Amino acid sequence: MSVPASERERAEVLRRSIEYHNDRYYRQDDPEIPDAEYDRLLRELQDLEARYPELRRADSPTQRVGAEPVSSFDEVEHRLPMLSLANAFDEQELRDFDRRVREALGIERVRYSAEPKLDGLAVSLLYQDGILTQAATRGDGHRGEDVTAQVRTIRDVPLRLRGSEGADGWPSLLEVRGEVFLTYARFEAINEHARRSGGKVFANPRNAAAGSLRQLDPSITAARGLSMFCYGLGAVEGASWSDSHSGSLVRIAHWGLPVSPEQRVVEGVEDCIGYHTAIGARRNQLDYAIDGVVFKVDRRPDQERLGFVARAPRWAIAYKFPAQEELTTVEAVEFQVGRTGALTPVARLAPVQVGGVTVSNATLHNMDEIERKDVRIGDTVYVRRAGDVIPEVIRALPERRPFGAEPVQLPAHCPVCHSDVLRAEGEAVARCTGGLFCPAQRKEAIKHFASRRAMDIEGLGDKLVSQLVDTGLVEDPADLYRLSLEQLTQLDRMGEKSAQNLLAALDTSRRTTLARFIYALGIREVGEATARALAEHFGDLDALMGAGAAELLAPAGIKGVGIKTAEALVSYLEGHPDESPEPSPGVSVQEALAEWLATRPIRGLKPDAARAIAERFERIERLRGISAAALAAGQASPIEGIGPVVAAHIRAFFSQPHNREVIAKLRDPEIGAIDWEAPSDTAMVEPGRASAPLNGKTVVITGSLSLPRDEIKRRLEAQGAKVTGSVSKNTDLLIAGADPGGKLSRAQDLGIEVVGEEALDDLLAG
Ligand SMILES: NC(=O)c1ccc[n+]([C@@H]2O[C@H](COP(=O)([O-])OP(=O)(O)OC[C@H]3O[C@@H](n4cnc5c(N)ncnc54)[C@H](O)[C@@H]3O)[C@@H](O)[C@H]2O)c1
Repeated sequence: MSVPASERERAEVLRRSIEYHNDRYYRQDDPEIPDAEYDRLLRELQDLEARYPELRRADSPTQRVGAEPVSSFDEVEHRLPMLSLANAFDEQELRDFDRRVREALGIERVRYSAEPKLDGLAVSLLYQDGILTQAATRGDGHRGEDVTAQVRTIRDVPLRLRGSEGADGWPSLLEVRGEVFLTYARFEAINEHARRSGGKVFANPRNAAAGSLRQLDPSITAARGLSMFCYGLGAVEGASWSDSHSGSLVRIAHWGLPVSPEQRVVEGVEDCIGYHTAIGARRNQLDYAIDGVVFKVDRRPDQERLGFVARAPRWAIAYKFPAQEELTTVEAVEFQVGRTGALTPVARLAPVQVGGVTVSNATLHNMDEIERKDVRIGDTVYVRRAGDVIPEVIRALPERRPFGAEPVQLPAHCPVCHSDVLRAEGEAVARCTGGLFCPAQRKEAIKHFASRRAMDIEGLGDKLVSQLVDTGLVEDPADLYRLSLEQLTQLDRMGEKSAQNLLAALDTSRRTTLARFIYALGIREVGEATARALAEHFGDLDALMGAGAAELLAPAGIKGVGIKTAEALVSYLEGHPDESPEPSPGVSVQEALAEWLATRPIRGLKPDAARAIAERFERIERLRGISAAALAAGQASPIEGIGPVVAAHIRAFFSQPHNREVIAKLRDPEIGAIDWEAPSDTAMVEPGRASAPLNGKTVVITGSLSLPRDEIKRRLEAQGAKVTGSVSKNTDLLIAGADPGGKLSRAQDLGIEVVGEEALDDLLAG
């Protein structure tokens, strides 16, 4: 039958393409396409060659294994060829294989050795007189690369076999074949390191394993932490050998060679399918990658009868799992807003089958990831779906990028509530800043607002919050204070008594402190301590709400101006109150100041630093009267715990009209929601604190008491006490419960007042 020109051409295209991908995969350890895509190309070529035998050539990739060794390594000739495996991609193909085997052997049921198909690279180990003398990669099946020095660094591989030579011991020459691989943990660690140091990031554990083994410097291989499982034999000389494959594995394991603990012997094709299903279900729990199961006819005489085809034995088959990686295209990128306001970019994909299901969305994690992977709209991308994990875009293929593919833009506004989106400096995740209002964050915001350390609304648990939000009764924290008994009792499982209790709790919560209120707002990065520092610093909410970056952050220190230079400058200015830079045409005030400063006899002040001071202060008036410490101030904010990122979150939060509306609602005198002490107070204070007996006292708690430590601490602090963790001479009072331990004796040594459980009620009641 003559071959149509189009088919001939297609075969040629396929051959070239497969050669190219073989090179990327086997020699460069850097595949361009997923395995499933490669397998389809190979299958297509195999089918063409089967249909038109004259297309089949001895040098076709369908007839060969792997790729030639790279020249940087010495070459090793294998005593027996290292072959590939035939594949089955579905159950029918496995049944066909089993039928062929049964027919060829003329038996009813076949015994198979069933083994996980490890996703690494094949290596042959040569032991002579029990000593590891050579290790080689598979290469093209006949000649591989000499990786003896590299394999010696693999901990699983014995340099010397256990036991002895002879009848029950090892043969004088033994070739063992196995797979070198990386655990997921090692793979992640290697890629993490590569990312940080700008090295090569590997597409998957197989490529990372191959890339780690094929290192000219064995110390690099050693550092990668490779593993190995052995699954077969090559040449054996000088001893009789087991007549089953599984028997051989038992023997080599006996000599200290690593064999997969998952290996079993099964009978008949049904058991093969059972084994495949069982391992498949556990696939994602193993700590290394497997891409299928290998079934091998177990009896060696049967193997010999079956023999080989060009590139694989007839007595074995790899039954693959559905591919977990595929190629598809990005049609759009949308942003989803999570419960805590994080914006997650989601790629809308041209639907594709991955791991047995259709995937049309995949996460891109965050903007950092998108930038790192340089994924653009229109790109062809790798998607991976492993087990129940959300499908993710692994990387883009820039070589297939269409003209006009668009970079992904972070939206300026939240797609749910239209508040500003903030991606603070150095943060990978962008966030919606409308936390008090955004429907996507509603439940979390209200839960946090009501929580014990925030507004402490007793009885308002997570379930009830969900119910209130789901029924539409509450949209933001202020709505809580508008709830009526009637509304509450209509809720599922809410009796009148509980409703009344909740209303009472809401009422009680109104009397709070500014610090707690600030904390309750749920501003990103503003925890309790920061909230307290803000309350103390600003004294009232309006001041905080209006604070700009300058008030939240002290100017960063000025380069080249240490405290000594600052002191010299301040003393010069004090000594020369009437001197100032001369204005001159065409020179800005700032430049004039820089020039003037640089030419004063101020010790240690270099021209660059003079310029920096002039840039920061602009005119001389602003420099006069400043303290040396302020001038030399470092990065620290005047407020404890506030850095540029926290400041950015605070400012973004208060500049959202939506958030401000909710705050205004909370302060609306009509609902009287919030009622904290006068602004001039330090505002951490519960009403009446100033006169409390514990005000300003340092208290330590030890031993077990009838109330939780946290609660005691909170109530003591509410009375103005400072609660610390260890007893010192500054301690005023030790509250000691049962089994007090070392703090009690220390307090007694220092003559500090000690009270017990019996005094607790009085203390807490003030
Ligand atoms: N993405 C690409 O560009 C690209 C290119 C070339 C090859 N590939 C992939 O490589 C594979 C084909 O290559 P192949 O011929 O090297 O091998 P294979 O993976 O199909 O099967 C043979 C190999 O399986 C391994 N193996 C693991 N566990 C085993 C066990 N228990 N017993 C025996 N062998 C076991 C051995 O290394 C053996 O050499 C395919 O999955 C293909 O998709 C991908």
